[in-house]
Amino acid sequence: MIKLRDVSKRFGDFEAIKSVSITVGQGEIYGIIGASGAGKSTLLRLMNVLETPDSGEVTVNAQALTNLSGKKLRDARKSIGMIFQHFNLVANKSVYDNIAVSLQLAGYPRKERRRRVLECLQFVGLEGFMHKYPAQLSGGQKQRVAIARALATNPQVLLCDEPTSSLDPNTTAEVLGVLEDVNKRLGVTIVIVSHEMGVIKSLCSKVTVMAKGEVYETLSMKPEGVPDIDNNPKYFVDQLQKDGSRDDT
Ligand SMILES: Nc1ncnc2c1ncn2[C@@H]1O[C@H](COP(=O)(O)OP(=O)(O)OP(=O)(O)O)[C@@H](O)[C@H]1O
Repeated sequence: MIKLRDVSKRFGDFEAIKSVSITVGQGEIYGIIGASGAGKSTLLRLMNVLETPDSGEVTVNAQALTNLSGKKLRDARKSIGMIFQHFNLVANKSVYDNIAVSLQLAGYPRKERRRRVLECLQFVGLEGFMHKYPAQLSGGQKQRVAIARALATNPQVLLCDEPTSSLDPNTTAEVLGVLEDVNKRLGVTIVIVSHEMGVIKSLCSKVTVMAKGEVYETLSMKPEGVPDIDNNPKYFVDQLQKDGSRDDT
């Protein structure tokens, strides 16, 4: 589904990505992990050519994005959704409008837009939230709106840049559950960049470890599954005590 062949990217004198080749299979959840500065986000942004490679080829869904420009590139990008660590919602637009705008840009007629926004909000479990504004939402809810927005144009690929790094463990599990659904129920191929080992291990069947702009190793894995969510305060107390705290009350 996604093929990077000998892709390199420099920022000035700095070689951020050095001749990287990777293949993401259709329907896979593919992880990219590594130390800060290893080149994970740059590699992800090369997959939808948000960063243009200096050399090498990027192919998504059998289309060489590196050979496209203008309208052809914009059309090809419609099959690739993206979500970010800080959600990137538009603060002065409602949840409904945040999602509808991406449909408008993609040329969906107004009537069709409404049906699709509601469908996507339902998918992420936020059907009652369309009139709210981003500031009225929790971090997990914001990320679910961002996922709904990314799904609105029916992409075949979802690129996730540190999707849970601003979230607490339970909210992380909630968002990972939505991503698992996106993959299993909609068949969307997912690439996740994360520095959180637990996130990568829970969902990914293939993982590339990046180091200094190069592929250090690529491993096949059995995903461990999304951990159960427990918002009971006793869970927090139990976890604290398990880690050796004293009860001083
Ligand atoms: N637009 C840019 N201009 C200059 N240097 C950049 C740019 N984008 C990234 N870099 C540099 O390229 C290297 C790789 O950055 P990248 O963000 O891909 O790393 P990362 O592995 O995702 O790190 P982190 O986990 O800290 O986000 C870093 O040294 C970074 O400073």
